[in-house]
Amino acid sequence: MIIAVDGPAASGKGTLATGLAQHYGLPHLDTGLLYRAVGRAVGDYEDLPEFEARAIAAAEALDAGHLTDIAELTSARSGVLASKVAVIGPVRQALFEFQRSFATQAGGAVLDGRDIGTKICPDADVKLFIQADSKARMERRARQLEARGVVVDRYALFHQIEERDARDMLNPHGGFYKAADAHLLETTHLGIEAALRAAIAIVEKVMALKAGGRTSS
Ligand SMILES: Nc1ncnc2c1ncn2[C@@H]1O[C@H](COP(=O)(O)OP(=O)(O)OP(=O)(O)O)[C@@H](O)[C@H]1O
Ligand SMILES: Nc1ccn([C@@H]2O[C@H](COP(=O)(O)O)[C@@H](O)[C@H]2O)c(=O)n1
Repeated sequence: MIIAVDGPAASGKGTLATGLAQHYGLPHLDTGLLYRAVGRAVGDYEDLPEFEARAIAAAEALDAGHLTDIAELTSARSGVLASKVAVIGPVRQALFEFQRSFATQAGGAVLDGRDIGTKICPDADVKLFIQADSKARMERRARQLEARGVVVDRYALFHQIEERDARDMLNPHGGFYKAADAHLLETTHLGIEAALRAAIAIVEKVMALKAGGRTSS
């Protein structure tokens, strides 16, 4: 079974994807980490002409060994750099191969990101699109960073999240929208446990309908 989990920044898709992977005993890939690793590799070249060429080379050379140091990869700066390399077509193409080979391994997988249901796994068995309003997402991210000892400017964080969402949605090479057959899960007023229960309920319903030869969205 392949489960695709998409949604905007700090919507909780990684948390839900991790919970679904544990529940169903499937491997999980947080695809945002791939873009973050590429962004981190070229951060020093951000304002230089060779930024794009270096980002493409970093994406083509990426392997699982680059996905370490999660604290740095999940920093706000890595998120911004990730969304800058994510608009480069050949970077997306290089990362496509990495994601496809993860998704198509025997037994299935859970992948979370922006374009899993639309571009990486349009054939996924179950597609979830996670939503939460911008203020709730900012607050979740702020608490996550504060738990690591980071001092957070909530006003700046809110604008950074909105800016990143806008760049992602306008990305000409992206696919950041709810797939027609994805199930919307609105979590603004749901805690982590309740959101996971709701996600599992959707997966169960979709799989039961599929087993009965019907489809639902
Ligand atoms: N439903 C929820 N209610 C409250 N907090 C949540 C909820 N879901 C996730 N969180 C918390 O919000 C923070 C961000 O969650 P998570 O990393 O899963 O988001 P994400 O969408 O994967 O983020 P990003 O796309 O930026 O990597 C985490 O600290 C997580 O514990
Ligand atoms: N499938 C994906 C995943 C991520 N991106 C880009 O990476 C940025 C960071 O992603 P997070 O999930 O860790 O927040 C994100 O803002 C996107 O620009 C992507 O394009 N496609």
